[in-house]
Amino acid sequence: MRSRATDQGTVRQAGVVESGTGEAGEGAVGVDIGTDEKTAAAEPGTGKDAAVAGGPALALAGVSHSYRGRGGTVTALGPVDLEIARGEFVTVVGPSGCGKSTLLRLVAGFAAPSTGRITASGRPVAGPDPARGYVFQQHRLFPWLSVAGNIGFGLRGTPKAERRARVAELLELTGLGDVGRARPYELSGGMQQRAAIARALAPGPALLLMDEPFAALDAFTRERMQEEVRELWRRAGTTVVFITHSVDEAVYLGTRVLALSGRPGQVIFDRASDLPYEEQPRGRPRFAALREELTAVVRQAASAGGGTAA
Ligand SMILES: Nc1ncnc2c1ncn2[C@@H]1O[C@H](COP(=O)(O)OP(=O)(O)OP(=O)(O)O)[C@@H](O)[C@H]1O
Repeated sequence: MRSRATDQGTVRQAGVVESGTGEAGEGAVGVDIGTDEKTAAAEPGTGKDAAVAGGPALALAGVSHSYRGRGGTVTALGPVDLEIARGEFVTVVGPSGCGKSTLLRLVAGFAAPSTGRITASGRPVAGPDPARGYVFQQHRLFPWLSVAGNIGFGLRGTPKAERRARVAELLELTGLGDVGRARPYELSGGMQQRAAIARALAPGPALLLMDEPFAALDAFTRERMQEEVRELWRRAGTTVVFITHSVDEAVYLGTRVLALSGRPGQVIFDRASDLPYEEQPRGRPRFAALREELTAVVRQAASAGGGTAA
C-alpha cells in the first residue's frame, strides 16, 4: 500500500498568532463555539459514514474553532483546509496549545467547528460515529468490564457469535489473546493502550483518530507500540490521523507529516513520506533530514508565539 499523497512541500507561512485575547489557561472551563450545539453531544453514532464510498477519507474546508472561556474568546484553530486520502497515515505536530486536539475533536464530531465544513468519505461530520474510532492519551477503558468486554462494547447490536469472533480477532491482532478476561487495571500501560486501540478498531472504522496515544508510556514501551501501530495500519489499511508531541514519532509513523503553527493552528508544513514503508526507517539519512527539518519548523512556530515547542 503506497500513500496517494503528493509531495506538497511547505505550503503556507506560519499563521498570524493572536495575543492578548484572554487566553484560557490549563483546565479552563470553556464553551465550544460551534455552529450546532447538538453535534457536541457524545451520543453514539450510527456507523452510517462507513457505508459511504465516495470522497476522500477526510476533507476540511475553512475549518476554524473558538472557545469562550472565563477570560474571553480563544480562537484555537484555523482556518484549516485539508484533504486526506484513504490509507494515509497522517501525523500532526505543532507547538503546545496550537489546537491539535481541537482539530481531532472536531473531526471526531465531539464538537462542531465555528466556521467551515468537515466531511468524512463525502458525508458531513455531524456528531460522533463508530466510523471514526478515537484513541485518547489515557486509555479510558471501562474498569468494570473485562478487556474483551471493552473491545466488544462498540459492537452492541451485532449478533453475539459475530461479536465474539470480532473480539477474538482483535485480541489476536493486538497481541492480547491471553488477557481477554482480565480487567484493564491488571494490564501494563502498553497493554491498556493496545486494548484501547482494539476497542476503537472493533466497529471497523474508516478513520482512526489518535490523540497522543503513547504520551503516557515509557520510552521502551512507546517504541514497541509505534512498531505495533505501524504493523496494524499496514494490515488493516485504515486511514489514521495521529497527533503527537514527538517529531521523531511523527516522522517514523507518517506517510504524510503535518505541522501546525502556533495558536490558532494553521497548516504550515505538509509533506508526503515513504519512510513508514521502509524496514528500518530510523537508519535512513532521509529520516534524520526530515526530523531535522520538522524540528526547525515546530521551533520556529513556537517562537513566533501562540505555543511552546514540544
Ligand atoms: N474547553 C476549552 N475551553 C477554553 N479553551 C480551550 C478549551 N480547550 C482548549 N482550549 C484552548 O485552545 C487552545 C488549543 O488547545 P488544544 O488542546 O487543542 O491544543 P493542543 O495543540 O492539543 O495542546 P497540547 O499540545 O498542549 O496538548 C489552547 O490555548 C487551549 O487552552
